[in-house]
Amino acid sequence: MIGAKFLGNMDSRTFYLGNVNCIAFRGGIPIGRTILGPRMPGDLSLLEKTLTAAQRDMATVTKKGASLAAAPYGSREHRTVTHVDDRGTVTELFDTRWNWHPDPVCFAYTYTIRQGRAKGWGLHKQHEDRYFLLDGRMEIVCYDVRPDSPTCGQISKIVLSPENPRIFSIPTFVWHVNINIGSGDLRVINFPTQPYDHTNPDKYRLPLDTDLIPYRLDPSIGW
Ligand SMILES: Cc1cn([C@H]2C[C@H](O)[C@@H](COP(=O)(O)OP(=O)(O)O[C@H]3O[C@@H](C)C(=O)[C@@H](O)[C@H]3O)O2)c(=O)[nH]c1=O
Repeated sequence: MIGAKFLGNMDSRTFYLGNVNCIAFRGGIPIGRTILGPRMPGDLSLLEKTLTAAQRDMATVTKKGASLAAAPYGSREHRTVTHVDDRGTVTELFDTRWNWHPDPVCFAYTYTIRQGRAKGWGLHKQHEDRYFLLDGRMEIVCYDVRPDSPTCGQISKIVLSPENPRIFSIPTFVWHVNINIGSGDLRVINFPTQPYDHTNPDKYRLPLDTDLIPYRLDPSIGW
């Protein structure tokens, strides 16, 4: 080690600073090599170098814990609570008294998505989806194409998970894809704002790899 000198013990490690390189020791055993060298005038310290390159976090939640991530304009949510006792749990799914959405419950169904699979891109012209995740984890990617919407042209990503029980609505004319990001099948209950029209479904589709939506998805994971 050229020009090494003993810097003293730090955190039970022993550093030797060399003109060419520094080998860190722990208890006299070499544990790593780093190039430190003597600090020249104008040299930035490691602290200055790393902090100069670092990016500071932006605000992401309000003081009450609500996400600041932009969801499609007009989407709504109501967070609920999972009550736990020694027998199991209770989680309320929908209550018109919450006043979270102007439309009452008129129809409901549940759907599943297998692990690693996705459903979408889908869009509805006449009804909103109102999802409540029952099992698993789901990422909803939305693409707003409403010309008058403040979030027109925006991609939004919303994650539904058991840790954050809530009902979440997707406005009409917003393309969305539901992706299973969990480690098993997911299950969602949907309370759409209109009953399903079996003869003329209010459902429009684009392939997962469409160029019309600025979000890349592997088309093999679903439709
Ligand atoms: C939605 C729905 C489908 N079906 C039938 C139609 C079809 O044969 C079969 C599967 O329907 P779908 O392919 O529309 O199911 P799916 O693709 O799972 O539809 C869901 O996809 C996600 C992305 C959404 O956005 C939801 O609103 C819903 O459209 O189930 C009903 O009988 N009732 C219903 O309410």
